[in-house]
Amino acid sequence: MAPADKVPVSVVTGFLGSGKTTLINHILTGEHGKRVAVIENEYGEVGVDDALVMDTKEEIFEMNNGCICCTVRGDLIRILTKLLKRKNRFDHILIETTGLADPAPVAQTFFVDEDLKHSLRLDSILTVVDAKHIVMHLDEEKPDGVINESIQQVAFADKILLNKMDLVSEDEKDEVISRLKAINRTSEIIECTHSQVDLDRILGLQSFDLEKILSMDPAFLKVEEEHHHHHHHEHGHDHGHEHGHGDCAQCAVGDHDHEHHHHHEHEHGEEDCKQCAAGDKDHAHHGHKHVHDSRVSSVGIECEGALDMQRLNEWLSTLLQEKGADIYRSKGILNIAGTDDKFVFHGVHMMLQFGSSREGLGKPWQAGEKRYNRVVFIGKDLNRQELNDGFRSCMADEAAANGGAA
Ligand SMILES: Nc1nc2c(ncn2[C@@H]2O[C@H](COP(=O)(O)OP(=O)(O)OP(=O)(O)O)[C@@H](O)[C@H]2O)c(=O)[nH]1
Repeated sequence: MAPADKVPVSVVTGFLGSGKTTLINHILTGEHGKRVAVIENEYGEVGVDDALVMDTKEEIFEMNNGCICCTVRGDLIRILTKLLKRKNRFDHILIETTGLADPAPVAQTFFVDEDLKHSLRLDSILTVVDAKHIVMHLDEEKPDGVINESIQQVAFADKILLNKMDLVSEDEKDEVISRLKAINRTSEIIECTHSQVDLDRILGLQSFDLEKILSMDPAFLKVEEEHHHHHHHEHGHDHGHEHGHGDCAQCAVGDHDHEHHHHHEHEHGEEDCKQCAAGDKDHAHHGHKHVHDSRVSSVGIECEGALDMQRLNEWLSTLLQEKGADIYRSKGILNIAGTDDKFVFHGVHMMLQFGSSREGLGKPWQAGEKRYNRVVFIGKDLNRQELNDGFRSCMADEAAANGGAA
């Protein structure tokens, strides 16, 4: 197929909380005339991103069964192949990797898979960088042989979106830029806030540079034997249909009553790819070992019951003040007592932000809809018990739940 006829794919990467979903939303709502299909991969025991991505008519595929860089040969290829069968329905594919993904094996897919390489072309790897927190992650000391995902993401970027410019001074910005350039001399750096970039600068560029990648990673095109995911047996159900609250556990709790086609690709293996979510992250991918930091994991909490906003705010603020260096990312969907508004929160290290359906984030709880809380903490050496106990201590008592004073 001629290069111009191939469907362009942009890989959106960047560390946890850098602004990838914000960028996807910006692209989905932008005036570019392109029909975009999105493949999202989220890290964490419970997924919340589907509720945070805007309601548009675009097609969104979720991969909640593990880390995209580790399951790349299986799930990603399967979703892409399925997408290609309906190729006349979109002009561009966006892949949002998890914040802990190594973009190399994702990019590699478009060069080593025989079927895909004829129909798709990697347009560019877009790396979103959190200007405030990146240096801390670049400097993070990793045990021997363990990858620093942040460095990989910057190194493999064709374009770097230097985001959160509102949070840094000129001096801090200069330092970040010199650090980024030391890792990746050639990539253009686009400064932005809330991932607001001119879409002409990031889509349809053909900026992916194989030569550059091969100079960094000579083994890039070398295909390894299938990596060590044999535990991941498939008895998957994927539903390529529009659905409301279906019988699948993940859909039953989520807000999937969207106009668009929201597809799930989640297989429930014995361990749901716990290799990536927890311990054994030792997979060989593309000619060299790819080992994630086993100290980094996620704790997900799902429960019903209404929360006391004030208590929650105090608990979360204190928690992130005290442990925000290690809790890289926290986020969730919240059922707050005394209101029909659906709340969300985002934490990136010590920074905490609440939002609600009143501000246009998703829909309020609907009559008859089962209300739930679904939150996830991602970080180093997390204390599961403490997070669980702390969260549950924020439940409103009966009086507050009924709107009275607590
Ligand atoms: N102050 C500030 N906050 C931002 C900016 N861009 C994004 N944020 C906030 O940062 C938080 C994380 O943004 P997301 O877009 O969800 O980040 P992400 O990279 O998708 O996060 P993960 O999927 O968890 O890796 C949210 O609270 C955003 O509102 C920015 O330019 N400035």
